[in-house]
Amino acid sequence: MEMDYPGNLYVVAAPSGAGKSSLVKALLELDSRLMVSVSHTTRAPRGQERHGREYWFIGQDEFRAMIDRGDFFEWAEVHGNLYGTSRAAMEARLSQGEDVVLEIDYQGALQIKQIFPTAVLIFILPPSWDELRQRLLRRGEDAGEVIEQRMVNARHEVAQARHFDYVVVNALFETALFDLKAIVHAQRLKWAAQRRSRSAVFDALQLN
Ligand SMILES: Nc1nc2c(ncn2[C@@H]2O[C@H](COP(=O)(O)OP(=O)(O)O)[C@@H](O)[C@H]2O)c(=O)[nH]1
Ligand SMILES: Nc1ncnc2c1ncn2[C@@H]1O[C@H](COP(=O)(O)OP(=O)(O)O)[C@@H](O)[C@H]1O
Repeated sequence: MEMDYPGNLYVVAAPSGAGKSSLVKALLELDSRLMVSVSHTTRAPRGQERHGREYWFIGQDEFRAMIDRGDFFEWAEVHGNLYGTSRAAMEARLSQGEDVVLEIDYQGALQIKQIFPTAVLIFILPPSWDELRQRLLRRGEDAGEVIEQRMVNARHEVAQARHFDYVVVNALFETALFDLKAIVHAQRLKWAAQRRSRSAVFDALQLN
């Protein structure tokens, strides 16, 4: 089943610690037309995380019940926990013409591309394996063995970047943010031009 909405969908994936959450947060601050979709997860909340802000934190049973009801567009097991994108909020936003960003893993991203062929898939790469480990350590949120599992998984995840529309290397934060902004801007212009509407192009450029 393919879906077509007036809003645009961006999917950002990365190995844990590459800087995806920080980059998406900064991108949203620069662009009031982007909204991030809050996923459901069975992972325990980290220190500063709040229910309904970073994630909807739910139990395994509740998650399985949501799967059975068909509440998720996509879901996947990542680093031993379950994560999923619920239909309700995302569909409402896209149908109102708002742009939505999904911060999900590569398995979810590839599922989304099947449902929304126009979704733009962006993969964030760290500049090196060493730097990836440093960032996970510096973030200070995960236990040693969790970090090592994430480093092992990162090898496999990075190999999936070839299925994505764009790859952004997050070496210097501001440069990577600029690249993301350029991708979003270029896509808006492309979509507006495809709709063959002069006002749509002006709207995408935020001109009067
Ligand atoms: N498939 C899927 N993956 C998700 C979803 N939400 C988060 N993830 C991914 O799950 C992975 C682990 O996320 P998290 O526990 O927040 O750790 P972090 O990536 O180290 O910040 C990341 O790759 C997320 O992008 C979702 O709704 N669906
Ligand atoms: N370009 C960068 N240079 C140095 N540190 C960064 C950069 N981007 C992000 N970080 C830091 O790396 C850590 C992991 O970033 P985070 O956004 O949590 O990653 P992810 O969401 O991909 O797991 C955080 O402490 C963040 O502040």
